[in-house]
Amino acid sequence: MLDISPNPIFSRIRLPDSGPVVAAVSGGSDSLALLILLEAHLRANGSGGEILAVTVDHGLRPQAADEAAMVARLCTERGIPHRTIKWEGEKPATGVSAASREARYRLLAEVAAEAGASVVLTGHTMNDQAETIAMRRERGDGRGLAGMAPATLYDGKMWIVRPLLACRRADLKNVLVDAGISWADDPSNEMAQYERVSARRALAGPEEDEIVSALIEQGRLAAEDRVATGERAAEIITRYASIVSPGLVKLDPAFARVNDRPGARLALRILLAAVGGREHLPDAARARKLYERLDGAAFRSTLGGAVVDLRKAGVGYLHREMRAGWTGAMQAAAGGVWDGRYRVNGGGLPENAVVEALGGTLAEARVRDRNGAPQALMRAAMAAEPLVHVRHAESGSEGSGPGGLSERLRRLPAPWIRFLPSFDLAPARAVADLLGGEPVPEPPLRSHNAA
Ligand SMILES: Nc1ncnc2c1ncn2[C@@H]1O[C@H](COP(=O)(O)OP(=O)(O)OP(=O)(O)O)[C@@H](O)[C@H]1O
Repeated sequence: MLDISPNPIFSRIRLPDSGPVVAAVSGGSDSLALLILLEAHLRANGSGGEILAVTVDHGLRPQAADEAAMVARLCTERGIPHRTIKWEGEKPATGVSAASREARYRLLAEVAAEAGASVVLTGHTMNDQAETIAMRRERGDGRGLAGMAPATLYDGKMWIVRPLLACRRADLKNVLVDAGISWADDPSNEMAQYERVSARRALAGPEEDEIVSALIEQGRLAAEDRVATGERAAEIITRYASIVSPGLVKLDPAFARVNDRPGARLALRILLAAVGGREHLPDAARARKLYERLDGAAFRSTLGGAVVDLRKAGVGYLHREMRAGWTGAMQAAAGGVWDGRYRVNGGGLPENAVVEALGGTLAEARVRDRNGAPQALMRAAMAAEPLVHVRHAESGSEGSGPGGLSERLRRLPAPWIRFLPSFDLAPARAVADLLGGEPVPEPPLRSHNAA
């Protein structure tokens, strides 16, 4: 049975002393239990922190509005502020669950920011974690075996925290039964076409508790390994990688001979994704081969949107691959993410402002030979850097890019632009330092170990 208050579940989390914390409450048993446990915890602690419960109505099921109303009623009874947010707009014909998850996090982050909260709590349980680990094991996803992180930074600014990862679903239901609270059962939990539902069914049965415990233990070890390898990769990045010219990363020859191979290979995958502006690390097997080639003869190759160029003295260079004809042109006024690498602040820019790759001709004029890096590589890297400019029909364009209108552009720490699991904090910080991005905020966890 779970102890209701003050609750050790929350002891790992730094909840704000004042101001709101957002609880994402769908109306299902897990997130309702989160709400009740959090309420009891804050009350028992005499903390000045308040809860803002938020329900997202995805508008996909007719019952969703009733469920949101049920959560609203419960919150009113208990004096907890609550908001229902509707996901407006077009719903995609395929990939609805991914799109609704995407929309859910965006809406939760928006509401939290409006309310002045920097933390959103969700009701993911130990059973969800075991299902996640089982699914990822099935797919042979190495780093993913760590499961869901206790905290994930969303969009560089909002922490999503999962306090119930150590709680079993059945215990959470008992909390609600004891409190006389009923919950809604989401019918999509029973739809066998979903991978998660199949994973859940595969775990069900008389041995469920033991299987879940074994998966959780496996995940814990994988998470420890992920954090430790990430920390070593971060040190390797800091030590051997540097920016020598806009968009051009130089790898010291000693990078290819680092004793810690797993750390160095991860460092290379991270650097490739960062340079290529990708959301995922490139394939481990291909990156491993590439890493081995770094200790050999000169070559040029591409992986994950990045070019790797090894020069004679064993010095490696990485820059964004620029495919023929690609300009990346995007309207700047609306802002957004450019090429997975830069956030564009379009505020106040005219409608005809554009952000696009600098291109070869302009890059040629801007390259300065001051650092001994090969001119051709400096040009290639510079050509794929962004330029914000205003297009004038007659007089050509007026603008600037690296070194000019740069306050409009903020380098982002790909591959962790949208979701940064606390497991990967150290390498994300190393990438942000290397690329000159914004500092990564501290997670609201008490333990130093992000796992
Ligand atoms: N409609 C909703 N409104 C508010 N919060 C929600 C909603 N749906 C899910 N959540 C939050 O997300 C948690 C996980 O829900 P669920 O397992 O259904 O989502 P998932 O899509 O499988 O997970 P993830 O969001 O990590 O992909 C819930 O416990 C709750 O905190």
